[in-house]
Amino acid sequence: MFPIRRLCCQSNRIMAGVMKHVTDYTIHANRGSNHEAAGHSGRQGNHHSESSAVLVLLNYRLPRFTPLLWSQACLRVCADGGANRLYDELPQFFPRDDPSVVRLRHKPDVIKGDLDSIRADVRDYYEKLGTIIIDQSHDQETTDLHKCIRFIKESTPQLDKTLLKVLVVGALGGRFDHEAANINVLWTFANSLRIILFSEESSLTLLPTGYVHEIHVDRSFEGPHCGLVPVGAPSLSTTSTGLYWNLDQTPMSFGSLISTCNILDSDVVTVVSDVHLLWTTELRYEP
Ligand SMILES: Nc1ncnc2c1ncn2[C@@H]1O[C@H](COP(=O)(O)OP(=O)(O)OP(=O)(O)O)[C@@H](O)[C@H]1O
Ligand SMILES: Cc1ncc(C[n+]2csc(CCO)c2C)c(N)n1
Repeated sequence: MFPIRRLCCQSNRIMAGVMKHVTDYTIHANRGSNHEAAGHSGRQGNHHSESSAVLVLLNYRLPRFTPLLWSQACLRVCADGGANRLYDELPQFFPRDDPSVVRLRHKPDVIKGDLDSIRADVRDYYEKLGTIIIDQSHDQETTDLHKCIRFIKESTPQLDKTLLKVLVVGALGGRFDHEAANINVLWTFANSLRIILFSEESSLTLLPTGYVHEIHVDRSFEGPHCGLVPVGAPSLSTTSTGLYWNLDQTPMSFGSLISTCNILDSDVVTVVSDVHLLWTTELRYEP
């Protein structure tokens, strides 16, 4: 029998105000101010029993809950042009504050990539603040997200990777080739890291085969729509509970059935499959 793999990537509570979307991801790893944050070496203090969040910002529209994830992350990494998004868009989430003050409060620990998209003024700004900038322009085979995830994996050896969650914002809804590459990163690191891709509208993560996935959803802001998609290979048998349209040793593949436009029917969804599946939920906000 497969071991149980508990996933609370969407456990949270709703807050009033602009930032209605609070996501704690079972993470209690806010390590205080940014200046006390983990840094590039990933120093984390003693929280081996806690789960930790690393935030990666990509070069596409940042979701409104980015400041919240920022505040909960112990390490913040920008993938190349993701630094432009941080510089340009973060202040917009704090309309009452002076943009320059907001920027000072949000210094990334690391900017990494081939650095062909980060603007010179943005690079200068964060370099002067002390952000570590890693130029990997020699590598034109892997994407900036891939480079960042590899960095996270290699620079946090002391963290229990089963507890570490890598939250990636700006990952969905933009250019399709980038989206496909972002999803490919889920496969590349399937057996080593829990990675969750976000846009404003959706969360997306990989359910590796070999486990009974117990997914704890928060229906106060997740759903009702959700999906289970066999992107990498056809499934001969997938079984689920907690969905309106459950699967019962059901085959799925592109060209026949894939489970999209499904509906959450419980706070706990379980999934067992013979292949890696994508799990996606819709994200909702108060009007
Ligand atoms: N439109 C988009 N949609 C989704 N993800 C994106 C998009 N643009 C960039 N990204 C993500 O952000 C990362 C950094 O983006 P950046 O624009 O710096 O990459 P790039 O390699 O310079 O892209 P390009 O192919 O445009 O040269 C990418 O690796 C990708 O993961
Ligand atoms: C078969 C193949 N297709 C596309 C690329 C291009 N490419 C893939 S990742 C990357 C870096 C983007 O920052 C670039 C340029 C390649 N190398 N090999």
